[in-house]
Amino acid sequence: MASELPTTFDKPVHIAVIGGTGLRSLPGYTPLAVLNPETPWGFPSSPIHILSHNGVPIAFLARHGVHHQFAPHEVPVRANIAALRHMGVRCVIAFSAVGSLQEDIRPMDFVVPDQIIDRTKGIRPFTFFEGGLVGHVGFADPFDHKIASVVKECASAMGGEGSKLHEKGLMICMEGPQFSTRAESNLYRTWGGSVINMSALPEAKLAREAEMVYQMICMATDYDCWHSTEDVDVAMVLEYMTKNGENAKHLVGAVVDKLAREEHSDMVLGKHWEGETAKAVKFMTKPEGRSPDAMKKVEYLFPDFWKD
Ligand SMILES: CSC[C@H]1O[C@H](OP(=O)(O)O)[C@H](O)[C@@H]1O
Ligand SMILES: Nc1ncnc2[nH]cnc12
Repeated sequence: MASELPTTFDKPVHIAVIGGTGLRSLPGYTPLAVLNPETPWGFPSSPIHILSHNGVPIAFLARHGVHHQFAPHEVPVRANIAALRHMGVRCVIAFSAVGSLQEDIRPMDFVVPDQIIDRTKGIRPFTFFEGGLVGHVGFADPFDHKIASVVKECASAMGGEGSKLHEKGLMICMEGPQFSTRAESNLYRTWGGSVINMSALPEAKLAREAEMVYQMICMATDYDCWHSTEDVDVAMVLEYMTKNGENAKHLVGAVVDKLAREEHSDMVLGKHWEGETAKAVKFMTKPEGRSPDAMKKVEYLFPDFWKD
């Protein structure tokens, strides 16, 4: 029972899994602790479960809350990313239930996207740097190709009847919570879209600002509304997510086993992103213009940020 678990954990946790629709827990892993830290941006969407996989601790967070009570635009994404970063996480594997925009991406297939088009509507808080501090981090490649390679190497762990892992794809992240119109769905297909969801952004942007290695793994649940089959609805998504859950669990196990290897230690610690945010922020707002409150919030993410 979660309530009997320790509420603190004093060993480093570098890897996190964010579960989305239909993936509110990771059964089969040994629970070690459950944490609920308050961040300068509020509480995360769910308590963070520390689980052990073959001796490696991983953090698990349910994006939409324990009861799926947060709509995509209500998810406290800044608190989620900040809480994970603050506890030592540098490497995030984020799962998402997605609609397929391509015939060959069938429900139950997985996709490791490499690009995103932002179709959110500017109503979600999307940066850590505001209110007296400006930062512009690079986002040309929204996902991390290093961890993407590891995920692809683990494709055989999925083992589900005929489900395939597609090694790249263009994700459309829409606003929601309503699904797309048929015209929108067809438009995204002309753009070359592979899959569509409502949750990749601002999660991927905030993870980049926090210098974290971030890769989303998409699990197809439907053909949205462009296909000759039935239009997407919630029942369809949940039915396929029940089937996708097993594959997700196997894939996580294989990915964490690989990440635990010595050869990946720098990548898991996000060494290749270190210092990028400092460059993006410190060169912008001159010291005289910086708000003490905004500076303090940044220290929650990067304790030594202002030391030099
Ligand atoms: C219930 S379908 C729409 C919902 O499903 C996806 O959630 P997540 O990405 O968290 O798995 C999609 O993004 C929408 O939030
Ligand atoms: N068709 C769809 N559109 C947006 N998000 C989704 N998540 C699952 N299916 C989806």
